[in-house]
Amino acid sequence: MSVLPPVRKDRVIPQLPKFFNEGAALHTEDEFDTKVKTACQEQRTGTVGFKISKVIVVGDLAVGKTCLINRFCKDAFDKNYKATIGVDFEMERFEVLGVPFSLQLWDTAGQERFKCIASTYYRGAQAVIIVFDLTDVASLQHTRQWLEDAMKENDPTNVLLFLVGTKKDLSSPAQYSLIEEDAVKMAAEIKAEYWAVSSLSGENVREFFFRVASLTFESNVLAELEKSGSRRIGEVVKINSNSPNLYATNKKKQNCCH
Ligand SMILES: Nc1nc2c(ncn2[C@@H]2O[C@H](COP(=O)(O)OP(=O)(O)OP(=O)(O)O)[C@@H](O)[C@H]2O)c(=O)[nH]1
Ligand SMILES: [Mg+2]
Repeated sequence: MSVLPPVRKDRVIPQLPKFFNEGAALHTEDEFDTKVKTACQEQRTGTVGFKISKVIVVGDLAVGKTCLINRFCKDAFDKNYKATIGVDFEMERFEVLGVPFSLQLWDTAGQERFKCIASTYYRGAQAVIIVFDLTDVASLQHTRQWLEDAMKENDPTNVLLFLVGTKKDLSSPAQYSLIEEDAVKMAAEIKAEYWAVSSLSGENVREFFFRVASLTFESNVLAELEKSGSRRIGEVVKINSNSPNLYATNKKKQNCCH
């Protein structure tokens, strides 16, 4: 029988980490949702503690996706560029509000010739991290296309989006505030949470991934509570469909499969 080692002390999240920019946050609450806190205290988090949530990291070539993941997962930084070929992944185990929670971080290739392989791994993501280089405005403009590609494989209503500017160490405060303005606008437009980080110095890297883990955990627990709520005996089961004719909807779905 294999027993997992305890979660590392520096992966324990006892409270909701703060957003980076109030104007571009997924939410601005100070604490986890009360329902989530109560469920964790009462150990009513269902299967969340056994689940592995998939997170994909996309963006132009050489913007710093691999370095971002390596800084967090291995506390390492390589100044030499080695293109990711296809995909790579890292597992990270956390403990959020006392509940174990795992993220599978998928590092994808930004180079056009590898994009086709990488995109086959986009499916089933619970969070999408779109990365751009704070010193390269074109990479920010391209984030819209990366989002579109990632969403072809995912259900937009179930995915948390993050927009991350890297290489903060390379831009002067004046340059930074210029691009930040555009990045915050973009984040608001695509409903993503904005962060600016440096994998070289490590600035904001841990804070960012803690926020990703926490918000993904929170949405998982809320979904689990909703599911168990609708299963309760005696309660009316709410069926989420816009169609007044459920039979027709089902039939349509069946036809799609053939
Ligand atoms: N100064 C500085 N350089 C960085 C930072 N992050 C990445 N780099 C450099 O940028 C280059 C590209 O980084 P990668 O992480 O390999 O880029 P990538 O987005 O994974 O590229 P692909 O795998 O081709 O898509 C490397 O030379 C890194 O050393 C940072 O925060 N600061
Ligand atoms: Mg890479």
